[in-house]
Amino acid sequence: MVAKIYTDQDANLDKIKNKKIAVLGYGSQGRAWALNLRDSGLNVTVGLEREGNSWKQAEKDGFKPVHTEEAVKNADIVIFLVPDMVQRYVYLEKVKPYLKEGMDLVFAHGFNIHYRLIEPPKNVDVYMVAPKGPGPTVRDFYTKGGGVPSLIAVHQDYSGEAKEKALAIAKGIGSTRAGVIETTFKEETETDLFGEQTTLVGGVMELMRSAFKTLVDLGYQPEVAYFETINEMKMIVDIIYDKGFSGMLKAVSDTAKYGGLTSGKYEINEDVRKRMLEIAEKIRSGKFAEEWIEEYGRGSPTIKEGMEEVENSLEEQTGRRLKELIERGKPKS
Ligand SMILES: NC(=O)C1=CN([C@@H]2O[C@H](COP(=O)(O)OP(=O)(O)OC[C@H]3O[C@@H](n4cnc5c(N)ncnc54)[C@H](O)[C@@H]3O)[C@@H](O)[C@H]2O)C=CC1
Ligand SMILES: CC(=O)[C@](C)(O)C(=O)O
Ligand SMILES: [Mg+2]
Ligand SMILES: [Mg+2]
Repeated sequence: MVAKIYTDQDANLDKIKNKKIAVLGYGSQGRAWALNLRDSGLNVTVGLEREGNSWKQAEKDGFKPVHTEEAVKNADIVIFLVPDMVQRYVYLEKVKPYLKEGMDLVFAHGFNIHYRLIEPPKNVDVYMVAPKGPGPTVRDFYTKGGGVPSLIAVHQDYSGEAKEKALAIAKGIGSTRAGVIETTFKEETETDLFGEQTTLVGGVMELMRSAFKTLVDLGYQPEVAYFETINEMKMIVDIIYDKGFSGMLKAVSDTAKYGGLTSGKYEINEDVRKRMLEIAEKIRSGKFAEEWIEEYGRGSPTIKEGMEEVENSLEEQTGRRLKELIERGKPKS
């Protein structure tokens, strides 16, 4: 079956026009959602834990942020845009005590509901609008008249209107300008984690780093390796984004076509797919969630070490050295 695609005419902002929306968190997604929803004419309050950097940024953007409980007490719709590992605490300490019948709890990713870290009472709506793109892009596309596609899902429909409201939020952040597809919390959570681990974040980065290291270990200049295995990736991905794989294949030389079509399959083989399946199983069984919660509980040492290793790597040093050159070459309009 082909998925139904919802666009602007399938979504009605009136469903949430008179509701008070609390956006909790002002980071990557929080800032984008708060600004887009406000620009779409909706009533947005930013709720934050502390008067720190996010608070200052929200004020700079013309919001009057309030503390989380205050935002929640006055809200009809509460949107969780604090980090996944913080949502359970925020729910238990700052949302649950002030829950009112008929309130809406909205998520941008299904993690906390799917893995049962948050278990809301029966008399509220629980739904999701999950942008399939980074927060700054959600804002950038919206201001330029476009939108990043989103998935919507309904976990609990107390009002009977949860799906309409999810579509309205999706419209408010610009997603229906592109298109929105309905999913479940389970499907969104598992595919989102799989995507960021195997491809978007983990896979692409390590593929590029492995190719870079192979060339440098063979004695080639790091700058040449950087241009080849890291910098040019954007240009190739941009063509895939516009014209698909076949469009990309048409844009490269026949030599690259032949080499790519043969060596690509040799490199990314059955063994790699077996590992992808293992990663999917770890996500589906809940083992990855367990491991991540444990890591977070220990102060995220693996993230700290990993970030440091990346920042100090030869490829990053080379990238920093080439930064000026790369900036000079960027299109000017
Ligand atoms: N980053 C992205 O582009 C995407 C994120 N999502 C989802 O959106 C939700 C929000 O994620 P991000 O925007 O990445 O979060 P983030 O890490 O950028 O934002 C954090 C916000 O929460 C606040 N915060 C951080 N630590 C806190 C703590 N201990 N207690 C209270 N507040 C704290 C920060 O001050 C900031 O305002 C998550 O559910 C994530 O999975 C979904 C799609 C893409
Ligand atoms: C940006 C996005 O969609 C990710 C990779 O899933 C995330 O930041 O969690
Ligand atoms: Mg994600
Ligand atoms: Mg994602």
